[in-house]
Amino acid sequence: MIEVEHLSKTYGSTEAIRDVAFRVETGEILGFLGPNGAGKTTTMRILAGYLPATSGTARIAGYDVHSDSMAVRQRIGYLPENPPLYLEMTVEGFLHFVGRIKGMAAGDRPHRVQIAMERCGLLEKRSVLIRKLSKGYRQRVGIAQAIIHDPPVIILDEPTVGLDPRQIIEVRQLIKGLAGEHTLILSTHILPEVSVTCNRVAIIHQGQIVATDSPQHLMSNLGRELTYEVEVAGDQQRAQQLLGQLPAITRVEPLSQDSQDQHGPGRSRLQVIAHPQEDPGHAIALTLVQNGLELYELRRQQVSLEEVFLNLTTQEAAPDALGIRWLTPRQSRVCSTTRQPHRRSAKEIWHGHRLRKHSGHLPAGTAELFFLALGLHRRRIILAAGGLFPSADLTRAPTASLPK
Ligand SMILES: Nc1ncnc2c1ncn2[C@@H]1O[C@H](COP(=O)(O)OP(=O)(O)OP(=O)(O)O)[C@@H](O)[C@H]1O
Repeated sequence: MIEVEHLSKTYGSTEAIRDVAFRVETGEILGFLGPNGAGKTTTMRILAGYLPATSGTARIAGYDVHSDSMAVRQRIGYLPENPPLYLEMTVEGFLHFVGRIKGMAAGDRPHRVQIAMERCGLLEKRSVLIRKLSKGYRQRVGIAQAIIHDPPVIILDEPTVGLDPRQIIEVRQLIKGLAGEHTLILSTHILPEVSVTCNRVAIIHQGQIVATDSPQHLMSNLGRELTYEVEVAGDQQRAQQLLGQLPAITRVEPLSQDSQDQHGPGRSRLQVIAHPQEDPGHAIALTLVQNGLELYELRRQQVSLEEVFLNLTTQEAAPDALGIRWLTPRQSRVCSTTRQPHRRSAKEIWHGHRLRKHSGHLPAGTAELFFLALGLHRRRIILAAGGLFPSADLTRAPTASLPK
């Protein structure tokens, strides 16, 4: 339904996107995921026919977005990052107005306006002035105007930005409800948005697509390693040696003494690292049991989409990253002992970017100080920051804590 090939866009000397290519099949929801400035809005605007590409092609339902732009506009609904709404109109009045300027027949409009309001949960607000609506309801009006003419393709640019957690859930449900009948592409810099809402994800970084797959496949294929936690009773060194001989396994390490002590005498816990494409869970269990060791627990630790995203998008930024220079010597030590020394600081960069974007004009260093303080007074700081930056998505901030 959407086919993009070799798409590039240059603004003066800035190359916003380069050689972007992806497809979205009918009925799919594709999440277009990337950090700030990655080129998401540029791509969405080209697809919606609002911006010409410098080179390459994009087709929607077989029509070229540039040369057949009228045919394309009839077949798409577009929610820009900041939807243009007429604040002095009522919800219903505005939707009728949009129907008229989109060229819908007068006889079709009342029916389609009714359906759009129903689907977007706007019936009870139909007579309210848009000026009086909350941000979440305004976003619903933005989505309603995008679907008013029942387009087969819907393009949503950052549809949940600036919403509170409850509104985010509601808008995500609304988006999921549109799938199937419609083909959707939504851009976002919020990872949970993709795993919760989308069948497929395209990750864009510095203007280029670095991965396209289902969230599940990305997690299993692009995770650098697959890790198991094993609890066995018996000779720990023997267990280590036996597992280390399995072809899929790269190394076996005993877990820390703290972790061992919680699990009774005679038992030990091991961390088993395997190649990401292999799944040797069965072989691990069989090897231990056949060699007379008692297996108490075998748990696979899935690589998160967040880790995949960071692996793909932070290589260059990591060494002199935000955060690392703000860590205390102890915290730096902890960072440098992880397998990917800058992974933790990369998380902080990611959240720092988001803070900057949402607060608009944070002075330099504020995000870093935020994360340093977060490590010390996590709960209090999150609450305070939530009040200061109501549009920032801090719901995941606790996962970005500094090393203890
Ligand atoms: N009109 C413009 N003129 C010059 N440069 C631009 C213009 N619009 C975007 N850019 C640049 O193109 C690059 C991609 O911007 P774009 O807005 O597409 O990114 P994005 O992924 O949507 O970012 P965000 O999540 O912050 O909105 C950035 O470097 C940006 O500064």
